[in-house]
Parts: sequence; structure tokens; C-alpha cells
Amino acid sequence: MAPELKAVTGPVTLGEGPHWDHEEQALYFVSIFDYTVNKYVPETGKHTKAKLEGMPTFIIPIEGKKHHFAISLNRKVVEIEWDGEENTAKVVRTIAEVDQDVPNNRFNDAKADPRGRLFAGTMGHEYAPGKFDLKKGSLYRIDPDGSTHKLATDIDISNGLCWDLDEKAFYFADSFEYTIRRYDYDVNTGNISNPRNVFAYKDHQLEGIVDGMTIDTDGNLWVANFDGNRVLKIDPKKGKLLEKIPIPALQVTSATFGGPALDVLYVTSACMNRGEEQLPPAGSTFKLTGLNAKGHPNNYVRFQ
Ligand SMILES: O=C(O)[C@H](O)[C@@H](O)[C@H](O)[C@H](O)CO
Ligand SMILES: [Zn+2]
Repeated sequence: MAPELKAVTGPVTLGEGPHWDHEEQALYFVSIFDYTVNKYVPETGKHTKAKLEGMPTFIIPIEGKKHHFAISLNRKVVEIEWDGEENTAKVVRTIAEVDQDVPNNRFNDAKADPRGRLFAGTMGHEYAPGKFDLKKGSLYRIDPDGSTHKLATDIDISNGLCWDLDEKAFYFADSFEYTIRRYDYDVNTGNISNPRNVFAYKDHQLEGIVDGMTIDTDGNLWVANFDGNRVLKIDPKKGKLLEKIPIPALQVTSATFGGPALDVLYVTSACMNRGEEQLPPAGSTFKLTGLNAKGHPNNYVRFQ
């Protein structure tokens, strides 16, 4: 079966942070530059959004607390309450604040690990379209009690983030290194160690940068190739490029598995006009089927 692609939402400026809520059978994502959190329900086709005061870069449901989510707003992680309707989201409290010494930084990609800890990275200020203060970002782990641990520094743009429990691996990307980094991961402590690069774009003549990624049940990565019009399927254990799947958007930003059987890949994209106009369907969220791969249910965060 050849992969099939369909745009399931209209365009947003910078779609990011897709999270499939398996219990609810709904896809959450953000549009960073529109300041919105978004929800798409495949069963009804309904796409709603709510505007916030600041840049959200991820939205992850809080376990056991219906309609409550951890999101970022610039350098803060906050809890919001949102029933999924148009413009009804309210900030409830601040969970953490980071990078106080670099006030123009903001959060970027983040995920919950298998124990509900939040792994969230930051990035430097975008002072002109596509131009960033480099090496200003860090990677943090924010535990369920709200304690914040700095895991890595000198990061340009934090992206990627997924775990392979069988391999005891955590995968991460600092986008402007054009590589995928692997750490050893201890699920009991949440500690990461021993970073090394397991895949480099330059070895495979790939253009663009490494953006968000997810992992399938075979341990292969599905990587958004920003400025590359595609999603890449990569075997990080062998450092092999397995597949290149074209997406009708230059700025492909992230991907996650969803659907009742977790065999649908939802792919977010952007239409930031940085010199050349990005026309629809660029900026849409796409659905890819027929990939012969399945994901794991996305983890919730467990903030107390
Ligand atoms: O998608 C992301 O992870 C960031 O939020 C974006 O800002 C892009 O990485 C950046 O625009 C690349 O040039
Ligand atoms: Zn990203």
C-alpha cells in the first residue's frame, strides 16, 4: 500500500507540537506565531483554536485532569484549562519558568516521558525571520513536583524528543547541528547521559534542518525535515535513511502517530513567508496513512 496524504486542517502560521490524545481520540497542536492552541477531532472534522497571551510551543494533557494541559508561554510552562471550544482557554497557574538570564529566549519542542516528566527545550531569540541568537538554549526536565533540572546547554533550537524504552534511548535534535543525537536514558530517574550523534543530514545529501520527530514501535524515527518538503523515516540504530515521504509544504515542523490503531501519522507544517511566499496547503496539518508503521500512545504529564 502506497502512503496517502490528506490535509485535515486549514493553514496556520507555525504549526508545531502535535500531541495525539489517545483516550480522547483528538489531536492537539499549537501555532506558535498565531499564539494559539489547536484541537482537531478526526471523527467530526472539527478544528478549534484558542488564543493566548504569549507563544505556546507545545500542548500536553495533564494526566487525570480533564481539560487541563501543560503548555509553554515564552519562557514559562503554565497550566491551562481548555474545553476545546473556540477561544475558551484560561491560564490557571505557572508551573515553571526558565532561562531568566536570557529573557528573549523561548521554549520550543517538548514531550512527556514515559513517567510523565516534561522534557522541554528552549531556543534563542529570532531577531529577524529565520535568524536566531545561537547557542542560547537549554534542555530541561521538569518533574511532576515542578522541580526543574537543566540537562543540556549551548543549544541553538531544541527539537525532536522521543524515547525508545527497549533501547534505553532518548533522541533529541539541536536543529542547526543537522544531526540526531542519542542519549542513554534511565526511565527510573529520568536522567540522560552519554550524548552522541547517530544520524547526520550531510551523510545523506539532505537539505533543510531537523525539526520535530516521533518514534514507531520498530524503533524507527519519523522526522520532520523543515525546509526540505518531507518527512524522513530513519533507523537510528543503524544510522540509515529508510524512506523520504514528500509533503506539500516546505516547512514541515513535526509529526506524531494517532488514530484508533496509532497507524496514522499526523504532520504539522508552517507557512512563514521568509522571502518566498508559502501558499496553501503549506501550514496545514496533514494525515499520512498506509505507512506500514505504528506509534506508541503519547505520554501525559503528571504535574501535581
Ligand atoms: O519549528 C520549530 O521548531 C521552531 O519553533 C521554528 O522556529 C523553526 O525551527 C525555525 O523557524 C527554523 O528556522
Ligand atoms: Zn520544532
